[in-house]
Order: sequence, then structure tokens, then C-alpha cells
Amino acid sequence: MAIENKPREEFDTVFSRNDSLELSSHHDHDPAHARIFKIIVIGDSNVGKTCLTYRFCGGTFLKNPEATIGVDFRERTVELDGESIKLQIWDTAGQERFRKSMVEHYYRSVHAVIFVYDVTSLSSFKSVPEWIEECSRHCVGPLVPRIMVGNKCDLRDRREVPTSAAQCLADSYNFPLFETSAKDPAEKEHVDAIFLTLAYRLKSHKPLRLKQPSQTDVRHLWNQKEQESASCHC
Ligand SMILES: Nc1nc2c(ncn2[C@@H]2O[C@H](COP(=O)(O)OP(=O)(O)OP(=O)(O)O)[C@@H](O)[C@H]2O)c(=O)[nH]1
Ligand SMILES: [Mg+2]
Repeated sequence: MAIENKPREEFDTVFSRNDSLELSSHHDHDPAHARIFKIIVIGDSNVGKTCLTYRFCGGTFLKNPEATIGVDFRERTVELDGESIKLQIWDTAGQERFRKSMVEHYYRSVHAVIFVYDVTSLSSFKSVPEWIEECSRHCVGPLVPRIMVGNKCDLRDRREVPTSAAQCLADSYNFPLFETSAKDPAEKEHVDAIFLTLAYRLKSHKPLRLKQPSQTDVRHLWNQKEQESASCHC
């Protein structure tokens, strides 16, 4: 992927979307006191983290995604039992070179974690324990809900990770397991269910209004992202 060719407008859209979190009063549909939860999506490169988050927030399958650099923010407000809950989703980079300077930001004040692997890639599944370890190393507490997701279930003939093996791993960590496809439109509600499961758990866990990311945090990430894009010559 030619990083230099990644359209600048894409970043601007992402970041202006995030900036708008600061200006929640500008969104009529968004009650001023809506609680915000930060969910990070973690896993090897190419497993479909961007497509899954796009499916949930944008409603469609994102064709021709580029590798994520640093982080892309997406958000969706859901109504749960009459309460608006804003899910701020951090779509992280799977490639080490695009994530290494961001890792601390990923885990800071996170409310839930989604570990994604690709059911057609055994190696991405074998990486899951490493991602879980990274998460623990960053002091993410045991009460922070975690979910495991096997993506690309539409590629039935290419499956390398049996459900039984995935279930076994998920059980060993006591995580729920979802297998789904960001691509298959018939799986749309299943993708929603992943995020809504977390939203329900978070809703009951956290009685307080949560702090929104500051403009400074966002600008800091934006600057880092620009630097990484500029220094990458692949
Ligand atoms: N068949 C199929 N392809 C998918 C699915 N989800 C994603 N893909 C494809 O998998 C490739 C990688 O998708 P991305 O969403 O960019 O992967 P990623 O995990 O965000 O990758 P990084 O940003 O590099 O960490 C793309 O070619 C997508 O079209 C799916 O559910 N089914
Ligand atoms: Mg991505």
C-alpha cells in the first residue's frame, strides 16, 4: 500500500468526526449527557478490523480499505432502554510500524476491547494470546469487558480456524466468542450484536458520565499520525 497516496481528506474526515465529540451540543440527536464509551479493536493486520468497525458505524462493507495508520476513529450512538450511549470506536493499526507510537493511547481509559482474528488465517488466530497479553501489560483491568471475534466467515472454503478451537480459546479467557463477516450483508445484525453486547455490559457497569477525549489528545494523535505518514516510504 502506498501510504503517501492515502487521501488526506480521509484523515480529515476521521479527525473532524472525532473533534465533533468535543461539540456534542452541536448534535441535536445527541443528549448533552450521553455517556461515551471507548472501545478498541485490536488484532493482526488484514483481519478486517476496519471493515468490521465500518460495517457497524457506516452500515456498509468498505471496499478496498487501506492499512490503518495509527488509529481511525468511528462512532455510533445507540439507544439502550431509552438511554443514548455513544460508542467511540478506535480502529487500531495491526501493523507494528503503524501502531508502535500509539499503543499507550489505545489502552488509556479504555472501556472495552475487541480482539479480532481472521477465520481463514491460522496465524492471526495464534496471535490472539499475544494481543491479550499486550492488553494486560497496559494495565487494562479485569472488569473491562473483552470479546473475541472471528471475521471473514463468508469465505467458507478457506476456513483455517475451526469454531471448536476458537471457542476453546475464548472459554480459557472467559470471553464471549462471535464469528461473523463484515462483508456478508446477511451478517449485518450479527456485527451489530457484537458492539451492542459490549454496550449493554458497559451500560450496567458504569454509573458515571465519562470524560470525553480532549482537543489536545486528538491533536496530539493527529500530529503523530501525520509524522508517521510522512516518514513512511513504502
Ligand atoms: N471476504 C471477506 N473479506 C474481508 C472481510 N473483512 C475484511 N475483508 C478484507 O480483508 C482485507 C483487510 O481488511 P481491513 O479491514 O483493512 O483489515 P484491518 O484488520 O483493518 O488491517 P490493518 O488496518 O492493516 O490492521 C481487505 O481486503 C478487506 O476487503 C470479510 O468479512 N470477508
Ligand atoms: Mg485497518
